[in-house]
Amino acid sequence: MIPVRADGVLRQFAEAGVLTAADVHVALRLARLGGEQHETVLLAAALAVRGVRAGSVCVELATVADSVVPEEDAEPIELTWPQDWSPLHDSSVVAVGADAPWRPLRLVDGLLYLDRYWQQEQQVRRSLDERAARPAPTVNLASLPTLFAGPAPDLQRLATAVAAGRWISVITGGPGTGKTHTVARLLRLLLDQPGPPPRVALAAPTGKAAARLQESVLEQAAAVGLPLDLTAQTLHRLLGWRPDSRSRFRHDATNRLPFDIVVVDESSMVSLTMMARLLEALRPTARLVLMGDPDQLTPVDAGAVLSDLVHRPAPPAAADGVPAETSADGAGLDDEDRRQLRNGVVRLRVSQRYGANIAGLAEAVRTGDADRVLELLDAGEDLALDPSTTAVEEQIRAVADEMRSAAEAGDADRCLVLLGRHRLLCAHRHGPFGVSAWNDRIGRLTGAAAGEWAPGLPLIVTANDYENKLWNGDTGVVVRTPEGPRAAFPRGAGPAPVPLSRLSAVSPAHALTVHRSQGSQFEAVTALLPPATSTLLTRELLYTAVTRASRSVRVVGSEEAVRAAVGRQVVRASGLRRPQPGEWP
Ligand SMILES: Nc1ncnc2c1ncn2[C@@H]1O[C@H](COP(=O)(O)OP(=O)(O)OP(=O)(O)O)[C@@H](O)[C@H]1O
Repeated sequence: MIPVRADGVLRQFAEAGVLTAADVHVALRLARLGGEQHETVLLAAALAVRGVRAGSVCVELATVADSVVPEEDAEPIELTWPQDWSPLHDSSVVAVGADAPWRPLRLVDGLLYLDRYWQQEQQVRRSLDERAARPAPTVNLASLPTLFAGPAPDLQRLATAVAAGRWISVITGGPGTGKTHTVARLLRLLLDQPGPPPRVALAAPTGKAAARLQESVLEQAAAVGLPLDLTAQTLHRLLGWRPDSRSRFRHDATNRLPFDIVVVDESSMVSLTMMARLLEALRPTARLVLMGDPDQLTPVDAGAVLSDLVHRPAPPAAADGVPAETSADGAGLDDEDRRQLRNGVVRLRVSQRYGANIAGLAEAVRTGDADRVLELLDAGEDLALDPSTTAVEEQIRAVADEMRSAAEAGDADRCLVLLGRHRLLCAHRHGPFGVSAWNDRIGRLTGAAAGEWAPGLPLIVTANDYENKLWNGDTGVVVRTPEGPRAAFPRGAGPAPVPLSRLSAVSPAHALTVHRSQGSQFEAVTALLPPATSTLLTRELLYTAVTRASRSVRVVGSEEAVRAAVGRQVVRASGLRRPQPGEWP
């Protein structure tokens, strides 16, 4: 049982595993500061804290009771939900409405916020609305057909035209659907416009994603004639670290970023706080282009802004704005595509990185069609559902044997090719279905002694390492060299192995969490599902795991677990998906 210094309903919710001691503690402190005693208000405050902990920006009071799933190992306790939440309206700690003066909590339209998140959400909303209201930038699209050689109509061409003609746009799509290909051509188009050349910033939420973005843009640079000195950086670096604050930056509303175009990749990992800081630091005349896959796992911190932007209702007055030059009328746009287009969102669909089977499976997961997912996993070929781990163990052992031979022979290039062959992805970090247990188990399977960093061991970097230019999430492998064991990592200009003693934060990487695998691609992926009751088992998790593979996917788990994953979507409450009260009729 969790030690909670509270009575009544708070204690009950804590004992049921719905609230943690920290949720209760923050709620009690808020209440004490504001002189609030009412149990309903205390419970609402604790649920708002819990919401943020679980990634939501706010809590929707009318539906919160339905969305609460007690922890698996909690005692089965019947929860006493308040019959009505009206005591919040008279509370000294709750500001009611968008315009009420500051109080620690804010209730707007049935959504309860910790005020800080309300302010950040308002910042994002204001920036989006200002950008949408300003006259669109004028742009000459005449060179579109030469930038895209393929036959029209074409969604990449449409995305380029939409992003060129708006102050903010979103290019979404799964791995390999050509988001970077499109952005490279967008930059070419904008650099060709009359006037001084625009200043371009490329950024991503993590060091690893920034390094990948830079690599992919430079791969395209020669083909489209982009400047070769384009560099990508993390959003933190772009905005400028400040030693005195984790969530404030050198660039803000009073010291704007000196760029005309800002491109952000892997935007699905950008939290509300970060998006608010970025938007306030942009010049009003800077274009923002967000790239990402809103169906992947959401950021660790609160908010899922990319997904909110994709699902936001479009202002009724906005035209869908399909520019004539794109010939996109016949591109098979449905009503949903046209609604998204009115918000500047274009979804690219055809992946160059995996074949029709994985594409079909990813689409069935994305759209929540569990029957189709099971049918595809049953059809054989390069997809499989396997209740046992025997086959995956065989597969891992085969790759590990080959890897060890190459590593013993000091063949780093071969090791790096093998590193991309297969990866086991887990939902959990700990426990019998978690990465730790599986890394140990695979270590034993492949004959390695516990704790031994033998040649052939795959590694993952667990914190940014500026000295070695390695990023949290980079993977490498231990190889034998005449100078002793080294870790080889894929690098643009060929592997440059690093002595193990110079690596400060690395772990074995036979198995990875799905979270950590975001942004990586492997030929074969095994997704190890936990039991159906695990709250980590979600549609986003399965989609992210499946789309890491380029050739084959094996799902290890029960049919029930697959159905649970496909049926359970991450719900992150946020006001951004709603029109502001009174904003539109
Ligand atoms: N229209 C196209 N014509 C030719 N090649 C293309 C086209 N679109 C994409 N590609 C190629 O497909 C591959 C994947 O494209 P790209 O890297 O742009 O995808 P992405 O959506 O940015 O992927 P990720 O999300 O994994 O970064 C690249 O090699 C790219 O050159």
